[in-house]
Amino acid sequence: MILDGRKTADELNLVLKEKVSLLKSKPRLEIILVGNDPASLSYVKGKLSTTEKLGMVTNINYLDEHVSEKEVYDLIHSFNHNDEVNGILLQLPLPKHLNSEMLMESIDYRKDVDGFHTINQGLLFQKKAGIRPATPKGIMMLLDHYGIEIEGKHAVVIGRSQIVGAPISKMLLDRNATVTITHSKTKNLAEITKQADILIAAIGKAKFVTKDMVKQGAVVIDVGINRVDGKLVGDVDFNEVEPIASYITPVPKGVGPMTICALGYNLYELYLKQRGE
Ligand SMILES: NC(=O)C1=CN([C@@H]2O[C@H](COP(=O)(O)OP(=O)(O)OC[C@H]3O[C@@H](n4cnc5c(N)ncnc54)[C@H](OP(=O)(O)O)[C@@H]3O)[C@@H](O)[C@H]2O)C=CC1
Ligand SMILES: Nc1nc(=O)c2c([nH]1)NC[C@@H]1CN(c3ccc(C(=O)N[C@@H](CCC(=O)O)C(=O)O)cc3)C=[N+]21
Repeated sequence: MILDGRKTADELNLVLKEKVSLLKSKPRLEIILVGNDPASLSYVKGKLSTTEKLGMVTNINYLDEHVSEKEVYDLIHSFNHNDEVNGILLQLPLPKHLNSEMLMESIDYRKDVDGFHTINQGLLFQKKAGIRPATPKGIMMLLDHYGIEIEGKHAVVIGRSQIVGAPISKMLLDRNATVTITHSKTKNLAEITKQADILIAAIGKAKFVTKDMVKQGAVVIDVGINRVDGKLVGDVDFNEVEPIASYITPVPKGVGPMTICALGYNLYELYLKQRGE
């Protein structure tokens, strides 16, 4: 069965829209986009149209690819101190001359809609309330929407990035899955992934996961967004794996729309916290 991220996001967005309509003012997100990478641009535009539909405001700050680090820093600083701004998103990756770690950390963690800030990552790893990274949060929302059981299941995560692999592993662990984290130095990867009841692929390599790596009846979540000959392709070879999976996310219309949905929920949460509601 296909886990329809687009449809699920639409449904959850309706709920959020209702909540947002009850607020005294519109939550506002500032997106900082450096350079004109077409993939980033299309993704940012997607976010823009979704948040606007939900009754929230999104501004995109287009910066030249040669912008200085100080200019980006100053812009973030001004948003940190602007009470009208509820969320700040610095689109990654940044050009090499900019220190993304430093700039991410310069965002006030109370406006960190991505949940990438050290403080928010720390709150996650200490199991305390905080803003959760949007992609893992979106994946959890999708699993829950379809009533997929997590407790006691063996979840195998391919990838250990701060953005996806590490936080999704912790979130699954906190829901009582038994979690195995794998990466580029893992030996006998297929033997491990074949044991997964829930397999999360967050690698960044088109069609990396083939059917010989998947157990019959597994739940397969494909986080990958790869562009091959102008087409979007996931990290899972969908045609091969779909027949043996009990549930599988497609690309597009899988994890992507759920990420944007989770970002909307994060912005709403930030707004409430900032207003003391
Ligand atoms: N749908 C969405 O909303 C989002 C999608 N993405 C997509 O998800 C994918 C992953 O993103 P991200 O986590 O940021 O990527 P990173 O490049 O930061 O991390 C990739 C991970 O995959 C591991 N890896 C690489 N090659 C192999 C291999 N041969 N075998 C096993 N593991 C391997 C790496 O291991 P090691 O640590 O050893 O290097 C690393 O941990 C990308 O396609 C990205 O575009 C990302 C964010 C949001
Ligand atoms: N600070 C920051 N936060 C991010 O969350 C972030 C980021 N930087 N950099 C890039 C990655 C990637 N990412 C995607 C989210 C949604 C889709 C998405 O909705 N994709 C649609 C298709 C869109 C299309 O056709 O281009 C889909 O999968 O159906 C894609 C990619 C968020 N990221």
